[in-house]
Amino acid sequence: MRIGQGYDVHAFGAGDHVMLGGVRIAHDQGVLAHSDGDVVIHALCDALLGALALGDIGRHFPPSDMRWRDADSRQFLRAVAAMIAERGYALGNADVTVVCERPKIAPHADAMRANLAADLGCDVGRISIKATTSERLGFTGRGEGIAAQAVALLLPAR
Ligand SMILES: Nc1ccn([C@@H]2O[C@H](COP(=O)(O)O)[C@@H](O)[C@H]2O)c(=O)n1
Ligand SMILES: C[C@@]1(CO)OP(=O)(O)OP(=O)(O)OC[C@H]1O
Repeated sequence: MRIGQGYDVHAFGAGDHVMLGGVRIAHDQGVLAHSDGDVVIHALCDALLGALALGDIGRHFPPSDMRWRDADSRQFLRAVAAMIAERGYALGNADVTVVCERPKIAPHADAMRANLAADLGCDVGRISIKATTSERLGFTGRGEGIAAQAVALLLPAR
């Protein structure tokens, strides 16, 4: 059994949507990022890579690599899923918390869970998405950016 945790932040910038858990959410701002800036998937990838002691997302998909410019972050998660399977593990469960004042996450949580479960090849019941504001405190509270934290447990595949 192996456990990992991940954390990611992106600043808000010009735009009309954010990508979270592979779901496009209409918003009055976008995020500044090399890829699509999906903090849910980036934090989850880091949790899974951490559980495997394989470094972090930037090691596998460097921001200096133009292949990842505006990339759909779901491809990172599918690549990490392959690494998990190659090493003889399967996802036990994963739990992600999104921190932002806006947008509202709850109406989109089940769609995110379905995307993540599809990419990881697991039952949706193994994936949890939660959200909280930071009560207007700090950079998330001022609406300057969005953060996500994730934990993941890997189990031997059989
Ligand atoms: N961006 C967010 C933030 C919160 N929620 C939901 O609202 C609940 C209350 O948030 P508090 O920060 O006041 O505790 C929270 O439990 C979430 O269900 C959300 O959907 N999107
Ligand atoms: C996702 C990657 C891809 O180059 O870039 P960003 O979208 O900037 O995201 P971040 O979480 O800052 O860094 C990780 C990178 O792997």
